[in-house]
Parts: sequence; C-alpha cells; structure tokens
Amino acid sequence: MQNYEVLSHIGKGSFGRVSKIRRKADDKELVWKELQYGTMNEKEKQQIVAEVNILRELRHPCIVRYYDRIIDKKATKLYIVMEHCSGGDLASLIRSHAKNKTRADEGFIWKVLGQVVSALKSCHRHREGGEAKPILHRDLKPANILLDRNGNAKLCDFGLATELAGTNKLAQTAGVGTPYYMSPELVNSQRYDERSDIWSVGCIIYELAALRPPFDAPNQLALAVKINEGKFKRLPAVFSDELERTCGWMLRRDISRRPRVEDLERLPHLVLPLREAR
Ligand SMILES: CNC(=O)c1c(C)[nH]c(/C=C2\C(=O)Nc3ccc(Cl)cc32)c1C
Repeated sequence: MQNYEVLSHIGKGSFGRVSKIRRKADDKELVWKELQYGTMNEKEKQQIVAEVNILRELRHPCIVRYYDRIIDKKATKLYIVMEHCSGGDLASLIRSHAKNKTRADEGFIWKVLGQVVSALKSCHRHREGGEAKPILHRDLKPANILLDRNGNAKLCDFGLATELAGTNKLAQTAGVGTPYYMSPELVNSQRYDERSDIWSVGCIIYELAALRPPFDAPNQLALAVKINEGKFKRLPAVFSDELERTCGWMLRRDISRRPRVEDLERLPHLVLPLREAR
C-alpha cells in the first residue's frame, strides 16, 4: 500500500470502489479496485480469485492491463492495481452526448466495435497449455468499456467473467443495475456461450448510436419481456444501413444465428486497412 498514493475516487466496479492512484516509484498514474473480502461469501471470494487470475492471463491492447494485487489482511481488503484510462467509460460518454444533444461519430462507433471484438477474441479464443480455455466476460455494458487518452477502447471489470462456457448458470449480476444488456438465453437461464457476450456488444453499439439501449423498461420483468420479444427501433437515420444491419445481427434472439468474433472481424469496416507497402 505504501508504494502508492490515492489521488481520487473515480467509480465503482463489480464488488468494489475504483480509485486513481500514483505509483510513488515513478509517478505513474494507475487505478486500483478495492474489494472488502471480509464480508464476502465463498462464491464471491472464488469470483474475485477468478477475476485476478483472468486479468493476469489476458494480455491485450484492448483489455485494461493488470499490474499488481495487494492484500491488506488486517482490513480484509484486496486491491487490484490496473491501467488508468483517462478517457473514462462509454456510459459517461453516452450520458454526455444525450445531455448535449450531440451524436457519436459513426467512424468512432465502428472503431469501438473493432477494438471490443479484438479484445473479446482474445477472451473467447483464450488458450492455456495448448488447450482451448474460452473466457466469457458475462457483464459487458457501457460502464465496462473504457477509453484511453487517444479514444481507444479497453474492456475492464472481469468481475463476473467465467472460464466455463455453456454451463447452465444465470449470471449472478453483482451490481444492482438493471440488466439492459442481458441476452435472452441468460434472461431465461438457458444454456449460453460466447455469443451471449456478442448480444451485449450489440446492445452497447446500438446505445452508443441511439443514446438509449435497444430494450428499455421500467422494471426487470417488463425488460425481460422486451428482450424476449426482441423488437427494437431502427437506429437514427444519420447512421448507415450497414451499422443497422450489424446491430441487428448481434441482436438475433436465436443464439445460433448470432455472429461469433471471427464473423464480425470480416465486416468491411472492421478490416483494419493494410499498412501501405513501404
Ligand atoms: C467518469 N469516469 C471516469 O472518470 C473514469 C476514469 C477516468 N477511469 C475510470 C475507470 C477505470 C480506469 O481508468 N481504469 C480501470 C481499470 C479497471 C476498472 Cl474496473 C475501472 C477502471 C472511470 C470510471
């Protein structure tokens, strides 16, 4: 703890408070997520251990970097030290556009989609010791997509991530938020897989364009009905048919008709321009 100085409290992750800190050795600005494990049950403690292990295993430019973990046994607190992203999170950006009655640029939206798909590919296609070991995020939402100082997207908060694909488990949403981004199979506690994360990405990209989620309701029961109906308004006319079609593809109710990361990578807007021949 003495190696860091707390600068400010900047948000709330799953299970804990997020603070901006300074590493005294080199003045580097980082964050830590503070977790009070003394009041956690065994399942929550296992989830925290899983989150740290997953963060340590995943190294990707579009996933917030893990630096360190500190255990304060006296206070029964765990601190996970990670990369600071000065651009904040997409939820704040969406709120700001809605407040100022402005729209996100379509090019930016495609860039965010490309970077999130790239990050998810490193999760869904994770391998360990030559064995496929897919990692599902399971809690993708605008607040869990951060922006660095150059406006590049970074996935964060693997607090509900799991290394088990396809188990018939309902995501235990630790937060109290309304599950706007939950797929039909999770809502109906049916079998799910990596394409449940893709549904959430569809909701996020839709909301970044429309400034409201595709499925909205005053309570969780009404929201579940809307998610199962699967009907949502067309994006504002300023956005291209291709963005509209791509959101519709990710928001297919039938999980087998939804794209996987490789399908999305082939979208023309996501094929990164080849470097000019030198
Ligand atoms: C309005 N939001 C902010 O100002 C903000 C900023 C500048 N950074 C963050 C959050 C994180 C940040 O900068 N790095 C992080 C790593 C892990 C997690 Cl769970 C969260 C963060 C936030 C919420």
